[in-house]
Amino acid sequence: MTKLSVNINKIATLRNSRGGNVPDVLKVAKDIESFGAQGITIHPRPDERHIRYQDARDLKSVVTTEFNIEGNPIQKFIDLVLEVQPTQVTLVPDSIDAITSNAGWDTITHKTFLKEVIATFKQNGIRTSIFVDADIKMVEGAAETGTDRIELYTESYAEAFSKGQTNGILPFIKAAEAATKSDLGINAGHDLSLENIKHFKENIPNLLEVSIGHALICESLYLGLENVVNMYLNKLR
Ligand SMILES: CC(=O)[C@@H](O)[C@H](O)COP(=O)(O)O
Ligand SMILES: NCC(=O)COP(=O)(O)O
Repeated sequence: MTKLSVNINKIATLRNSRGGNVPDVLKVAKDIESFGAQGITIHPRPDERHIRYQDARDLKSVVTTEFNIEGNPIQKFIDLVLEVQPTQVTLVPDSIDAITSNAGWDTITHKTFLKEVIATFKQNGIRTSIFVDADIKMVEGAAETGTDRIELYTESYAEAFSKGQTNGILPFIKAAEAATKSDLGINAGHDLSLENIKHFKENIPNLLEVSIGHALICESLYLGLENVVNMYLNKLR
């Protein structure tokens, strides 16, 4: 079964735009879970442009499904995750000023660092995942860090799919096969959408979780949040 983890960063973007608490991030998270999503994902960035560090603390007592916190493991982020104790932490190598996540880890160059960070989180009972490109060498490098899972960075797949190039899935099939061979769990995310999710799901073996945010929130503007969550769940069956 592939779990849907809804990334609520953009709910926080809307809330922050007016300075109050509308929409209420905690209420939306609870509602998304009641609609059937199996997880909530957040990505508190150092500039707190959307999800704030306090949101992570507040969501801990609200989220009853799987709670996934994504981010670059700077010390402030590591401290937050150890304090909040989510179900899963996903390490993402994005720079502070990046408009969004735009690369997977070089798990070979950063192996020593990643091993240390992964060990810290695992010692605290937090499941770990590393954001990687669909590159067999990076997947094999991830396995050497001791991580529980990888998250396949799916922007290149989504871009190819939007141009009608369904062969964009091929590197992801190979990467997923390499992950399974290395006993790594497989997550995926970034730019997945109602348009491209079914093709991805049908072709990627052992896909445990997809985390979807930007497209899902945008689609919900027209189709409604409960309806869109259920549309994703139906496509993931
Ligand atoms: C790693 C990734 O692709 C997403 O988790 C990320 O959260 C998107 O960040 P923004 O919502 O800031 O674009
Ligand atoms: N890890 C991917 C994620 O959480 C959401 O990415 P996106 O759907 O907002 O591109």
